[in-house]
Amino acid sequence: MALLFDSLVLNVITFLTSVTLILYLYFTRKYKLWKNRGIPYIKPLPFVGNFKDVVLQKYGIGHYLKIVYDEHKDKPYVGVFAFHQPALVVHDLDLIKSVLVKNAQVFMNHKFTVQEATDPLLHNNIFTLKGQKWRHMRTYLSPTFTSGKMKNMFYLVNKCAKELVEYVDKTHSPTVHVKETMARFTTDVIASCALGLDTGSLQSEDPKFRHMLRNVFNLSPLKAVASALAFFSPDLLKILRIKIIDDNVTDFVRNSVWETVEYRQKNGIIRKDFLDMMIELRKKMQQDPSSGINRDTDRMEDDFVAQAFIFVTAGFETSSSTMSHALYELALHPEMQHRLRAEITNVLAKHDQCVTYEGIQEMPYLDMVVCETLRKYPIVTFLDRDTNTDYKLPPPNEKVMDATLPAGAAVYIPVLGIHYDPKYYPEPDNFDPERFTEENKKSRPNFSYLPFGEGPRICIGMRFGIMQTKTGLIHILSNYEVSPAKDTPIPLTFDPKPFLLTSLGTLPLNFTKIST
Ligand code: HEM
Repeated sequence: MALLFDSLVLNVITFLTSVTLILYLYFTRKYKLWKNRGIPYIKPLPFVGNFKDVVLQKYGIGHYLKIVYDEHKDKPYVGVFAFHQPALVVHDLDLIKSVLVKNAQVFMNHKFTVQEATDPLLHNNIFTLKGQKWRHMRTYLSPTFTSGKMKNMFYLVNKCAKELVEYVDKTHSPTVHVKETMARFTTDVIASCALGLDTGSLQSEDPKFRHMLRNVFNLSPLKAVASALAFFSPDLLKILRIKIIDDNVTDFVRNSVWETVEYRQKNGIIRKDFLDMMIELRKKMQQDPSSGINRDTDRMEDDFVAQAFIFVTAGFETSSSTMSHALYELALHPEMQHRLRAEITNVLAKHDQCVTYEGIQEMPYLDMVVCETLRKYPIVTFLDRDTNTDYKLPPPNEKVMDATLPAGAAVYIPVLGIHYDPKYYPEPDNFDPERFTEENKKSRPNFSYLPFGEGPRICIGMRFGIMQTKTGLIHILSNYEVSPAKDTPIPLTFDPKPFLLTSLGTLPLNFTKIST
């Protein structure tokens, strides 16, 4: 019996050792790549490569890339390993321009990849689509985001901003939790514009749709790892088959979109919002054999729903966090808040006390405040690209004349690192909207400001994001004086888990009604 037990233990040990050895060899097989090519690199650890602290959730990805940038910014780029995959962190602004714009055909795709079987709406949306499919979708969707279309939708955004003020009015406490409040505002805006839904997040105590979206972003540790793998090691995610978006969220979005489409078609309703435009696009896509879009009906329907899904997910938290960060900085800098309110008051006086699309364009200081907010708090802290074909890099130093980036390597652009480089932004921890006067903007090199990315993959919803952020801020600041509350965290600290820059805990600020 003891002999049998010993042999069983021996077999288990042999098996585990072999598996560990195979995994070790698999994970480390490319670890010599940068060294062999003479490219400066950071020494990897087995299995995790250079991402130990990201896996242990000590830092978010953008913060980790900032550390790499800070330590190696004397080099134009540095090689790292995202688990077993080689990746290049690019520091040099000319090379960033080559990646994002000049040679965008080589770097057309995001590395981010999920499987259609596990996450259909994440797989089929424009952010994740690759190659020709992405190109077609981008061409189809771009006319949806022109300034004319923004102007048409402004009335929906403005309506929600008025409800935002009513909501704060009803909070019979001077302390407002701005993160949650701004998220309710942008949730209502985006649900209204992208899904045609009146979600009432600013009216209900316990809004269902807000809960649903919160689930998309409040990732469990397992889902946080899965979404990191989607960026850094999609092939590993494919093997592990972890779902990032819960089925109930996918079903809810699918059902909401189809119910609204049907209702509008039956009742001839036109709202000039994203959904209307997408209904038109869907007809065109169905008729266009060259669209590259799935022609099998069910899957094509998901192609359509997936775009509504990405508008909702990419469109609400990015803007609500930007609003929260702007209000936070304005609370800490009353002189800036005062100057901004004076600008808003003047422009509103010229427009019959109404917030208008045209009036917003007449507020340069508001623009400077929003730009500086996105400099100090870039919600998307890094950009990623995949390398389609081998790419010749400029030599990293005089000793290496021929450095080639291999096809399949990821390229990361450390936006947070660049936005905090004192070479471009002296005293980067200071909030200073003056950095964004026309003159100061011109004095900085191109590609040193990347909150919306750049090139053909630049954020398609940039105009909409800016419009909803500014509209909400105007309504709040013309009604309330904002100041730090007893529990306002100073400085802010950031949650290492989510992919988007998110401060830890709640963000309470005091709102004092301005008497008119
Ligand atoms: C303050 C608000 C926002 C910020 C900071 C932001 C930032 C970004 C960034 C950095 C990217 C990646 C760009 C690149 O890789 O070069 C992106 C892509 C994207 N954003 Fe935004 N975004 C915002 C608002 C919005 C809104 C309101 C929408 C939709 C209504 C939206 C939809 C998208 C989509 C669909 C993509 C993928 C585009 C593509 O790959 O072709 N974003 N965004």
